Amino acid sequence: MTAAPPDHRLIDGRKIATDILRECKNYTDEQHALGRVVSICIGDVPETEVYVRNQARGAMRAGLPFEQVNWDANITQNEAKQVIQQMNDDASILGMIIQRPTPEHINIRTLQSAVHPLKDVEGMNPASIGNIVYSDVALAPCTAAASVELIKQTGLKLEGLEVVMIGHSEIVGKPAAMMLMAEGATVTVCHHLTRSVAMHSRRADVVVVAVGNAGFLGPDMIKPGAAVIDIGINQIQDEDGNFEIVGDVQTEAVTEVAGWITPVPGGVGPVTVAILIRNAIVAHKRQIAAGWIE
Ligand SMILES: NC(=O)C1=CN([C@@H]2O[C@H](COP(=O)(O)OP(=O)(O)OC[C@H]3O[C@@H](n4cnc5c(N)ncnc54)[C@H](OP(=O)(O)O)[C@@H]3O)[C@@H](O)[C@H]2O)C=CC1
Ligand SMILES: Nc1nc(=O)c2c([nH]1)NC[C@@H]1CN(c3ccc(C(=O)N[C@@H](CCC(=O)O)C(=O)O)cc3)C=[N+]21
Repeated sequence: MTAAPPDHRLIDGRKIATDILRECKNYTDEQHALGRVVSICIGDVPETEVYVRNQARGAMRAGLPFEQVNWDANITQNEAKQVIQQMNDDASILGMIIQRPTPEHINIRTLQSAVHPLKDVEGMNPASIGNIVYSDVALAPCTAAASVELIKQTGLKLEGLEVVMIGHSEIVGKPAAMMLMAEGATVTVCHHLTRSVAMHSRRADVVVVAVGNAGFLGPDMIKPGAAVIDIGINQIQDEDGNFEIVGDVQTEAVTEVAGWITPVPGGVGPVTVAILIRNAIVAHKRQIAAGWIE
């Protein structure tokens, strides 16, 4: 049996990630000593397992030292902040990322603020996020940056493009909307109080979905030929009891109507990981420019 021809409507996130990681590798090959990226999990957080595993793989492919650390769920806010401050002063550490979600008693915003902006490889320090408002997007939250990257891959011109962003979290929806505006798109942001999401999404040239609800976006919610960027990562159980990862989009049905669509897995996820690594390279360059390292 011959293999089915590739579906050109599917945007291949793995290929885009490979290209980004290759560029990063070209950079790391030129460096004689690089600090490590430290990926922090607080407590036992099953949602982050796949992400952290793929961060380690991505870092390895890019030739970037990487360390995963797991802090006890009972660590106090103050202890966590102190360790982050020590990491800021540790020259062997290039940057840090703190996985979400964190335990109830942890104020994640305060912890993100404690990460020095030059070590903020996830772009989640309020200062980094603030820079996006000024259209300075070199160190932006990884998933938001990944969705912009994926839209660019369609070849659509972002200037004047009608984009509907569904979801307005601080880590995905809001920064993605800002970054799309910086690219010249006309952006509509929908959330759970939006009266009719479908009324907005049906008008859009591009629909970006980050809701966290499997099968949320159906084929009747988009304009024929639109591009659909599926950010959702939802773990569901199939009829045989096996776990699988699906997005927020009814991928099969929407593919029939869409001009382009990102699959899950193999879409936004791998690009998010690659952007994290690219952010680490940006941080390295900024640390050199600041005279921190030679
Ligand atoms: N691929 C990747 O790299 C990443 C994937 N994710 C995935 O993306 C998804 C979203 O993550 P995140 O942004 O952190 O999640 P949050 O739960 O923080 O945000 C979800 C957003 O969806 C909105 N929403 C909920 N229900 C509806 C509805 N019925 N109609 C319209 N909007 C709705 C919420 O609005 P409101 O606040 O008003 O309730 C909220 O803004 C998850 O599946 C997550 O796993 C997240 C990060 C990275
Ligand atoms: N501070 C913080 N930032 C985040 O960006 C963040 C977070 N916390 N917590 C958890 C969620 C989830 N998330 C994923 C990113 C990539 C994949 C990923 O690589 N997915 C592969 C899965 C492939 C496989 O199964 O191995 C894919 O979609 O193809 C998954 C999940 C980031 N998140």
